[in-house]
Amino acid sequence: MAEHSQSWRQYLGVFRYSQRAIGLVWQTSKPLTLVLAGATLVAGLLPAAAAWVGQLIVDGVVAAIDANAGVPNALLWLVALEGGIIAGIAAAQRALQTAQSLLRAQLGQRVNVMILDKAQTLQLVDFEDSEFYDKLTRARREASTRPLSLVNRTFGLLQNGISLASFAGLLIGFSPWAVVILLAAGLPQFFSEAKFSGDAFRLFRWRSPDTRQQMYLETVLAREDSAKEVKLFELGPLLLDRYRGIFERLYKEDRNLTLRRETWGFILGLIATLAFYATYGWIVATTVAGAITLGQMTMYLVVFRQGQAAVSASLSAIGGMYEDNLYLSNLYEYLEQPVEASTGTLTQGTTPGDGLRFEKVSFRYPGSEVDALSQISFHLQPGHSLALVGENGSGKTTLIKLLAGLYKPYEGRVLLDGSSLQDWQPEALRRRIGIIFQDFMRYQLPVGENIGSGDIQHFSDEARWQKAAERGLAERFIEEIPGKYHAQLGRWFKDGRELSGGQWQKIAMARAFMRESADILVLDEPTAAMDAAAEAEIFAHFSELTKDRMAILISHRFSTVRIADEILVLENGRITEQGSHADLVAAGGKYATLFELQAAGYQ
Ligand SMILES: Nc1ncnc2c1ncn2[C@@H]1O[C@H](COP(=O)(O)OP(=O)(O)OP(=O)(O)O)[C@@H](O)[C@H]1O
Repeated sequence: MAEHSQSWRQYLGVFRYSQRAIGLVWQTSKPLTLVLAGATLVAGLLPAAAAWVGQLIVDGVVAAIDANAGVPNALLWLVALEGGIIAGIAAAQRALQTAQSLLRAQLGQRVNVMILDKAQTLQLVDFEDSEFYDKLTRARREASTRPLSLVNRTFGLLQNGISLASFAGLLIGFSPWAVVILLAAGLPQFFSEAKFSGDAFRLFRWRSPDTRQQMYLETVLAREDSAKEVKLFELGPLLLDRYRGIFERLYKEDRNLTLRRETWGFILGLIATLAFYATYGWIVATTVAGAITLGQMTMYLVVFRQGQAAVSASLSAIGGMYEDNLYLSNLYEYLEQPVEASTGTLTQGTTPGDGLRFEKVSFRYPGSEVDALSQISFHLQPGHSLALVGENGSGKTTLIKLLAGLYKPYEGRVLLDGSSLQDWQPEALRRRIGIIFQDFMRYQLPVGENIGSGDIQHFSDEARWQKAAERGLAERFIEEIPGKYHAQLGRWFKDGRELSGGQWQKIAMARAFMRESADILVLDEPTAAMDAAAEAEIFAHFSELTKDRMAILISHRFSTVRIADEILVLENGRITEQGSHADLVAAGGKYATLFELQAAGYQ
């Protein structure tokens, strides 16, 4: 019993989103929501009025035949009135459809913006969490159409409810039992609909990892940046096979559900038909017995049939609302994903000019069993540079991510000017850092905006673009591109041009120099794709470029690393050696060995 009430509560609980959906639609467009409500009311009331007038017409015809005195004018007026009512129903339906399609567009946009807005507030960690990605995928896939569908169904239910009440008002004149039959005959179908809606939703939910994989395969198979490898490695057929495999599995589940749903719908629908014809017989018998007029018989039949349609429409609207609610729960689950709000307020550290300090910092990626960084300590003062050296996976980029505040250490502190990064206001902190990541973005935007994206406050400032480009050594090749800073980059859009790897890197370098106020410059493999001349030029000017700033440099090239004031050698997330190039070479440790190895390679 307790179990029963539990499942009912669960069942009703899912309707909790209806109110929010209506609120959302109301906020999206008040006038359109009002049109929707008004048209619903009109479309709900008019069918009963038409049935009522129909009865008057039939009775009028019978009376006129009996009187044998020609066609009375009143009868023709009634016919005209019924025509008018039918036209009114058509107008109300049109108004409903118009309001719905306008709302659909506006609401879709609104919900998508809500989803994307939320994405901006999330932490990097959230994006690396596959469960979270599933939530995002589910929210984006369906939820933008569901709020309107829920509102349409709510109004549809209202419309049918109004019709039904008016039909019942007429039908009760015949027999209250007819009203009971009308309502009861639809129930089995309703329960089956509700059950299958729930099944469909659970299927949808289980599937989101599959759906995400499908989306990923679509991207790999149809995007310009993967086309080269997919073609040369002949990955196409294999990936396409996987894509088909997923579809076929999903389709099989869908087909089974659809077949079960429709079969049960048909069987239970028969009950409704049976009820209709039983009542039909009853009404006919009553008419023949002379208890009701021919006009009344016509009216009751129309009312009963339309009433039945209204019952089944209402019940399937409720089933649909149940389904919409389940889908909306996805949207709100995503939108309500807790966001750890930053509590930092500092725009200045407690000891300005102290620079950057790592104090026994340890960090582990979520889901990982080993520390990516462990017990890292160093101090970098303004005007100094630091290089990070270490094998692949030793933790260099992770250290940068902590420094930029993208992740938080689980142990130890990162301090800027004497204050923990967590106490800094995130915007103030970001303004201090200019960064180029190893996997920097290649935005499908014009050259200038690609550079300008490094400092959103000066996004369109052409003079700054040029200055930054000059520092990033991008100026020379940009001058040769037709359209220069306004040339579109990438292949996605018309007249876009693709750059070489090194040219892109120069753009990224320029981007890092956009933040003129930034006094921490982080360069993660900044010259890996550049030619030797460009690299030499960058490093010849390195001290000038980083004057009065703190520079952090990651590179596998020792020729680059050696220019730094201090070098940290990382191994499995720990600092194993620390000092200037000369110190480390003299110490004869791992750094010295690797340096000699590389130097020998160049001879
Ligand atoms: N987002 C992530 N989630 C989980 N583990 C990660 C993530 N990024 C990196 N790691 C792991 O953390 C360790 C350190 O990676 P990191 O990227 O900092 O290395 P790196 O020194 O920059 O390497 P490389 O020289 O190849 O750029 C590696 O073992 C890597 O597998």
